[in-house]
Amino acid sequence: MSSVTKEAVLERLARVRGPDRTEDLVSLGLISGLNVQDGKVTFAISVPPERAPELEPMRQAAENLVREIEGVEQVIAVLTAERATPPPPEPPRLKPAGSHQAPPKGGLPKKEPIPGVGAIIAVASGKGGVGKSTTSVNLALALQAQGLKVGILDADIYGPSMPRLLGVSDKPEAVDGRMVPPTAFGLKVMSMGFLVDEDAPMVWRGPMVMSAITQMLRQVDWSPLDVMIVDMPPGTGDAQLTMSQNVPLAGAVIVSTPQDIALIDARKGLNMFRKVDVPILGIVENMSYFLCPSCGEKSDIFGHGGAREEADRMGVPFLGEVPLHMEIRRNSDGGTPVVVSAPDGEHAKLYASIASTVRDRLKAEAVS
Ligand SMILES: Nc1ncnc2c1ncn2[C@@H]1O[C@H](COP(=O)(O)OP(=O)(O)OP(=O)(O)O)[C@@H](O)[C@H]1O
Repeated sequence: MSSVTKEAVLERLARVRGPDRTEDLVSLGLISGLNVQDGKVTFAISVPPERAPELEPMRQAAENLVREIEGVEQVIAVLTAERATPPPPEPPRLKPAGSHQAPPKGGLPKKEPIPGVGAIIAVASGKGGVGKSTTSVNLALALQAQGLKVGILDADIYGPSMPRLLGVSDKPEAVDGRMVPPTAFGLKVMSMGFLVDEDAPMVWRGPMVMSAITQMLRQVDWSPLDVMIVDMPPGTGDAQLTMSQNVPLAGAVIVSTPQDIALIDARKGLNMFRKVDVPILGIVENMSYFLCPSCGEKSDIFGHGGAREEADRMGVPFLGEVPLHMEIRRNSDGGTPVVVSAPDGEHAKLYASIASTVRDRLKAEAVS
């Protein structure tokens, strides 16, 4: 039994000077979400969003001091921001087509490859709830079924869903200051859900997200991986833009339902990746049609084929249609994704076909 107390942690944090190096983090009231459980310590340090990059050393100093407490096995500190007014958006560092991207400033992660990790693929949607996480997980498993070593990074800050979709309750283990990710069905998994207390009243802001994403990318033992799937946060705001600029992405898969409204948002997502020169691997139409389980009749509940038309219009590949089906929902929400629970079924075949097209597209992008 670990006897680490919150008081002991706060005592250490009181030795770390705050952003302006005048008072310490505790006196300044910057520590929130402190949680101590079985030798695992997590907390957030509130900082002005625009100063997050330069304050990365302060975050690390806090982590290191707490790690020295006897009985502490793992420490995760994230920078967060809670402000009454919205923080100024990160100025987009867009590069003109064909030129090289300027290196990011300060402590922001660089677009450097992650040692031992092959292609990093973002799965994104303009709109929430369209099945982005379900697609991420089944695509990851389908790629694995084709013999690749695959990991999945759940970057969805608003509603991390990988712990639920993959039925993972183990947290990452800390070894020599690095995190060893838990595995589920052979996939290495890291989730925002492991780093932040879901009940913690934290307001995440764009630049803050990068601190946690950087840790999940760079301080986790991912290697060796052929492919890493990143389940992106929904939307096309600053957080997503910053991420797509700073994570070394090989390509993006866009998920949309067939309705116009979802497609408009999907188009925004597509344009966002294009702006930062991330190749679009294609669009998946999820909840494309409904097959009645009793009579087999096909109904186009949300319309049908909109994503295929949109893909044509935007000049990007169409990856496939996944129906709205009880089996997919039940297995997703039950922690046994359909690709592993019914590997020979129709749905697994659909995801296998999507995975094959994604691989072809990756190869084509690599040589172009
Ligand atoms: N093809 C499908 N058929 C039936 N249910 C589905 C399908 N795809 C996703 N769902 C269900 O829809 C819900 C939302 O899916 P999911 O969490 O994957 O979406 P999301 O876009 O990642 O959502 P969020 O924006 O909230 O993270 C879940 O309950 C999931 O099981």
